[in-house]
Amino acid sequence: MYNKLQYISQGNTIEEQLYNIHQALDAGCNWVQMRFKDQSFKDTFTLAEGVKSLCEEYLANFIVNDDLHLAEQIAADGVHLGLTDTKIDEARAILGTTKIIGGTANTFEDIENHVKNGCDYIGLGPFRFTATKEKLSPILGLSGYFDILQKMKKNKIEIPVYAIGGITLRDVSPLMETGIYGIAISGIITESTEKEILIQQLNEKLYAKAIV
Ligand SMILES: Cc1ncc(COP(=O)(O)OP(=O)(O)O)c(N)n1
Ligand SMILES: Cc1ncsc1CCOP(=O)(O)O
Ligand SMILES: [Mg+2]
Repeated sequence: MYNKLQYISQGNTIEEQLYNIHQALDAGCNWVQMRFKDQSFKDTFTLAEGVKSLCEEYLANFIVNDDLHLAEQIAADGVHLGLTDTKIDEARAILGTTKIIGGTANTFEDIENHVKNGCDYIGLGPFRFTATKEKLSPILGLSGYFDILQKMKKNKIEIPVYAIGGITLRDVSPLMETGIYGIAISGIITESTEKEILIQQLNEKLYAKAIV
């Protein structure tokens, strides 16, 4: 099964990205989504090669944000696609069944569509405002997650749901209680000066139910 914590990378240059990803891997993250927006193909490809070899070294999953063809070319473990990116069923036709395809959702209907189209996991958000992403969809808050997860249960829709957007350590337990599977985080991991402790604390909360 997938790891419950996905790190979404940050950095304005190839070097910054590689540094941040290396630090996150060293601190115990084992799922990385490479997110490097508005860059040349050459730089994105160069970064992807570096991230792939780092993730192989740390036995971590490596998925690419947005770019299905780069994910295919570099033989990444998968891709994360937003509501305005390539359609999930098109991506599945290209990547086949062995690769991970994640899809962004903001509503129950988005989740229903993604499941029909063969998505592997959902990134549901945003939980709250975050400066990491521009043009955010409507904020869901805890009650938004609760309502959507309840609807999924009622309609017997089963797929791992990751909460995303402005999540901090103290949000994890209440979010997990809504029925989500895990979380995707960028800012607080990138900015932490105590990454190993933070990731340990996040994992304790994420896996609390499984341990009991
Ligand atoms: C796990 C996860 N969930 C949601 C997103 C957001 O994807 P998208 O809406 O395509 O926005 P960008 O990240 O491309 O700006 C994500 N990346 N990861
Ligand atoms: C990519 C993305 N999509 C919705 S919120 C977000 C950014 C999440 O990053 P952070 O954990 O820094 O808020
Ligand atoms: Mg996208």
